[in-house]
Amino acid sequence: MDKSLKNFYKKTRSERIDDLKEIGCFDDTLNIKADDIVFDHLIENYVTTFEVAMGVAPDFLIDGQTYHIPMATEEPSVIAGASHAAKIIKRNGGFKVESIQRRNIGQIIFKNVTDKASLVKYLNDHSKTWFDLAFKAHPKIHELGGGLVDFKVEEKAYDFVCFYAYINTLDAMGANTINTILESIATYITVDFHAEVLMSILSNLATESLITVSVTINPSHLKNSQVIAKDIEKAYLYASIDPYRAATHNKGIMNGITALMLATGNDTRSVEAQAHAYASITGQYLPLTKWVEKDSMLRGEITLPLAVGTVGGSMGTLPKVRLARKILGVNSALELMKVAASLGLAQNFAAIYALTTDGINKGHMRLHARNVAIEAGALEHQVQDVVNHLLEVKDITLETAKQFLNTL
Ligand SMILES: CC(C)(COP(=O)([O-])OP(=O)([O-])OC[C@H]1O[C@@H](n2cnc3c(N)ncnc32)[C@H](O)[C@@H]1OP(=O)([O-])[O-])[C@@H](O)C(=O)NCCC(=O)NCCSC(=O)C[C@@](C)(O)CC(=O)[O-]
Ligand SMILES: NC(=O)C1=CN([C@@H]2O[C@H](COP(=O)(O)OP(=O)(O)OC[C@H]3O[C@@H](n4cnc5c(N)ncnc54)[C@H](OP(=O)(O)O)[C@@H]3O)[C@@H](O)[C@H]2O)C=CC1
Repeated sequence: MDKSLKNFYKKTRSERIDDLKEIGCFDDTLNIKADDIVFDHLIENYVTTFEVAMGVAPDFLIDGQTYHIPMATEEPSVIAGASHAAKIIKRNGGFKVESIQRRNIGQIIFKNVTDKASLVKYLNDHSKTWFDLAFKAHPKIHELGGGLVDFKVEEKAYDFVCFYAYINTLDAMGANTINTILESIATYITVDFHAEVLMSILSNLATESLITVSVTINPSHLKNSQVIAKDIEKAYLYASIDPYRAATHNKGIMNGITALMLATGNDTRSVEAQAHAYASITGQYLPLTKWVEKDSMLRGEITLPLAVGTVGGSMGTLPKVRLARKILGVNSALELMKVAASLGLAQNFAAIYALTTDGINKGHMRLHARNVAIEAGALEHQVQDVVNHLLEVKDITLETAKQFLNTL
């Protein structure tokens, strides 16, 4: 079956849902709000829910497979931008996963170490004990094929020593799994070696869960086709020399990734921390994507850590998260990494393509104008008239929207 969603954004909401149902990507039983009882047990001091909108960016062709990406966001034009880029990239052969690796890192940090060398030796000499303890602490993850796979010990500045544990958490983001294993090992060491543990916790600098995705685009069908590839390359180049620009460049990437993470019930703070920490790993804050013009083609690439999950946390309890998974149709954390990285690259392409051609306001403010119309009090049948007026007078402000509404 052709699973592409044609003219998706030109349809009404109910037509979009029908389209998703037709290709088996929608389930009415999941399109409900969770009960208060779920929320009351999800967080502390629960009083109410807080909604954002979830949309779908259709037709991402990734390694020959089509994905429709659910995105939960409050920002207009993000989903339009992703859709725009996905369409262009599909025409150019789609996204290609260049490399992918996945295991997580945990840290046991020792304090007040007076003899660093002997603690390091003790930790290195008892490797079997750490693997046995890890198994006992979390048999399930080891039975599933994951668990502790390696470790490394480092003397640190001051009187610190760090035990780095490399743990395969399979399809889970893994924080709870890692912390359980770390705390068990740390408790044993405290008793057996009388070492003082400062803390045991996973690291969000997930350098062992890196993914690289690339695209190659023929610029001949893009706006400003003579210079666009060079300009997009320059946009990357400038971001690589100026952290003030790189921060915005990367924010544009995370517009997409964070929206997907929120929709799929992943920990958005962890994924943001991973991305920005990795962007500064060389000591200079750098862009997470790279664009180069070569042989009259534009080649884009993104590399970033994505320690994400498809099980665990609140994923099993929230119906809208399960709906997002139904729409997306990924079966493993590795597959989610591929989609998220592709979305980040697409979002970056959309933003710098707009920035180096029409400017950001044309597309963004056109879509933001609908928001302004609603805020001004427009009824559904008035929204388009108010938007048209705001665009015509080139003044997308609440005041102008209110004044126009008074004349209707
Ligand atoms: C907004 C567009 C796509 C317009 O782009 P355009 O070329 O003016 O629009 P178009 O009407 O010709 O439509 C082109 C395609 O966009 C999609 N599209 C068009 N409209 C919609 C819509 N309503 N809903 C869903 N999809 C839409 C759709 O795929 C459409 O193809 P078609 O099907 O018509 O052949 C473009 O200007 C764009 O991508 N802008 C960038 C959007 C963006 O990045 N927004 C984030 C907010 S700004 C920010 O936070 C990040 C930033 C920018 O600071 C990052 C950075 O600096 O690097
Ligand atoms: N710094 C950070 O980022 C921190 C984040 N957190 C939070 O931790 C939560 C995520 O923890 P996480 O460990 O991922 O989640 P969970 O502990 O909720 O879920 C993982 C568990 O799911 C079970 N499981 C079943 N099938 C699989 C499979 N295929 N792959 C992996 N596990 C499987 C495993 O055992 P079993 O069935 O026995 O449970 C596993 O332990 C998030 O809510 C995050 O916000 C917490 C602390 C710090």
